[in-house]
Amino acid sequence: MTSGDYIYIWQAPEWPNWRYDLAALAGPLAEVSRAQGLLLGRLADVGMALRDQASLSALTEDVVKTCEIEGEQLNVESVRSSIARRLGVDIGALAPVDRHVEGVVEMVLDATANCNTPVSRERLFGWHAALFPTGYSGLTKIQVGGWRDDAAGPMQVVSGPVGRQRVHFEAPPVERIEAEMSRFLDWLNAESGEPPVIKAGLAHLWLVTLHPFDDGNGRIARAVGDLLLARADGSPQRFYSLSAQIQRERKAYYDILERTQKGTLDVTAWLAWFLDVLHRAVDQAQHTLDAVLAKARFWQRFAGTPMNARQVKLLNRLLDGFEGKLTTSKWATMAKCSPDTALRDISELLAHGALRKSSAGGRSTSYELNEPLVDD
Ligand SMILES: Nc1ncnc2c1ncn2[C@@H]1O[C@H](COP(=O)(O)OP(=O)(O)OP(=O)(O)O)[C@@H](O)[C@H]1O
Repeated sequence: MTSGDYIYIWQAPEWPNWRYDLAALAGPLAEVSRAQGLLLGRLADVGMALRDQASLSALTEDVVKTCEIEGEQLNVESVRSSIARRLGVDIGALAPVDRHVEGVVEMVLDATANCNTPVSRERLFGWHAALFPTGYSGLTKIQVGGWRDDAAGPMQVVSGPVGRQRVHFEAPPVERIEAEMSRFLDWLNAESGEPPVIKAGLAHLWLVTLHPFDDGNGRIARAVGDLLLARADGSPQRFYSLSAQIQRERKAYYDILERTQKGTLDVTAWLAWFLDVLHRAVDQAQHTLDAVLAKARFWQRFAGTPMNARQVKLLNRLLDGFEGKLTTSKWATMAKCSPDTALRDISELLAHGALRKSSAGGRSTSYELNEPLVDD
């Protein structure tokens, strides 16, 4: 125990008077804003249609990855379609959406598109209800659209098999939640004086520490983080995904969170980690933008080549980063056609130079995009 007379940070007498060493964070803060500047500068040059596509990619990643942290696999096409429909971005054919996907998309888009609208408890309850449209989390009925009630005992974050569980964190008792959340929301909505990205880091930590809901606390805290980052950028349009980066670095995230929640009110180390992960999220967005530009260039190259709907669809899947080997039989499954038709589709694309045989070995022939080797 680093903190003396208490175990968890919310038990500290000075809670929630956060402290941090701004001088120590000045370097990372400057680096994040430099990376953001580079990204936005590049985006300024690409035109509105590609900017919309880049934002669609970032938001799709955000929604898919924030749910992966929870261990849920959302259908990427369904998420992309749901977001495209709401943003009015043209992506050709729209995939059917499922109710669950719609809920998460609704929350993330509300958080970012309406980033300047104050966050009230009712708004958070709306997000929570959107995340749990059936009122159940798995097989357990939960309090939806309201704070947790601790009916089954104190709210704990645990891991490990039943009987040998390890408690990582225990949240404040339910009696404190209403007052604690009021104080948190007052701070969130006020001009509180911190640099905006520091505020995003504090808000995330503060909310997951209060853990006010039965479930969905991580996803809602990440959405509040997205909202503050959108405010910080002065733009509701998102081009990078902090949630996706946190998912990539999940182990480190849990570690630093646990240490911080058992530490003192000096949260400089947490904020330094948060700024670093944000920096890496912005860097990652450069790759997303590369992919969007590569896709645009690809279609420019083949603008005059006749293709059927299956070919366009499957090429787009490849351009969006299809993982795995594309064989004739996989093509047939994905395009819902016969193997003969798949082979004919593929042969045509080989002849046009849009596809090439994959050089990676394997028992059956697979195909990949025939992209130019040199990237300008
Ligand atoms: N070892 C840990 N120590 C401290 N906090 C943790 C730890 N593991 C998880 N947490 C926090 O608890 C959150 C999970 O809470 P909850 O299950 O209510 O949210 P969720 O949105 O359903 O889940 P997830 O964040 O996994 O998607 C995590 O996002 C993290 O913020």
